[in-house]
Amino acid sequence: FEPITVGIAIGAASALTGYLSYKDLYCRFAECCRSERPLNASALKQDLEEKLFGQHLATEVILKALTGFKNNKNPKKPLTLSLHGWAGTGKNFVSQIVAENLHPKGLKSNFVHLFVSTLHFPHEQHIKLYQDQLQRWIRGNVSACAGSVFIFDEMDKLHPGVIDAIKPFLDYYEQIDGVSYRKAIFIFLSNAGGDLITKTALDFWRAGRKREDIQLKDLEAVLSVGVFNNKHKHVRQDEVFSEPFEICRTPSFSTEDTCQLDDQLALPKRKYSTLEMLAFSRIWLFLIMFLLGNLR
Ligand SMILES: Nc1ncnc2c1ncn2[C@@H]1O[C@H](COP(=O)(O)OP(=O)(O)OP(=O)(O)O)[C@@H](O)[C@H]1O
Repeated sequence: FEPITVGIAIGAASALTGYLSYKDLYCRFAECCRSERPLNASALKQDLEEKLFGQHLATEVILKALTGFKNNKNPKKPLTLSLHGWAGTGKNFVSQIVAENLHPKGLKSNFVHLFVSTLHFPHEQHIKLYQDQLQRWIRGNVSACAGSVFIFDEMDKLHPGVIDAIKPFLDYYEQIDGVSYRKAIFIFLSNAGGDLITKTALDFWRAGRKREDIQLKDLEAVLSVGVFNNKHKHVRQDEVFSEPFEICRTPSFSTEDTCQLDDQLALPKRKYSTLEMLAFSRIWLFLIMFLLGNLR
């Protein structure tokens, strides 16, 4: 062996080992992004099954979407999930579970960003400022961590102008100004359409069918008419998600449950029996999931 070549090889090998162990060591004490780390699907499944009450469809769909997305080394789009339901039905809770399974520190992670419409974007006259700040925030954070997670709560109260600022990041672009958004995850939470799901769930109950019998297709027509084509809503979600999408909704209520009636519940204007009211007051109304990524 030639001494110089051997020397260079040994040098390169030790530099690489040093770098790797330094990174390992660093990540023991500081949070690292690790976008490429595969998702622990069984841990997510266990979390959803044990913590999320009665969400058979949500559990199934979230698992499928996330594992498909994370196993895809070259997604064509970021993953976009949209969860709908009444207040207190578990949308933030699910987002938290998802976030923790992607970044162990969950909502406290530097790579998970939660926006609340009424808190972060309250003033209509500042839309331009919000658009600019939000775009810079997303760009900066995805540059730092490709697998960043962005959660937008109260989407139904979000000004369409702010939604316009998010739209470009959800599309098929390979890069925008040198940054790829394809590994990012956007989660939208909204109360829109809750009443329609309640009604569908109630119809099932009246027909003597179990809530677990409700399938994704049962709500598709109702939702597409009621939510996506509702021109009177502040935010028309079909404007955001104009691509073909897969809709999933997950009524998660078990009839054995004895949840209290929520005053805010806007049930259809008909007199219901106490049993009906109790049974449907806290239904986790539905989950709509838009799989904009290249999922299998
Ligand atoms: N399906 C559920 N399974 C288990 N716990 C739930 C469920 N739904 C709600 N909870 C509990 O209720 C709390 C409040 O729910 P959460 O904040 O997630 O509701 P939300 O749908 O996001 O409400 P909002 O529309 O007001 O933001 C959760 O932190 C959780 O403890």
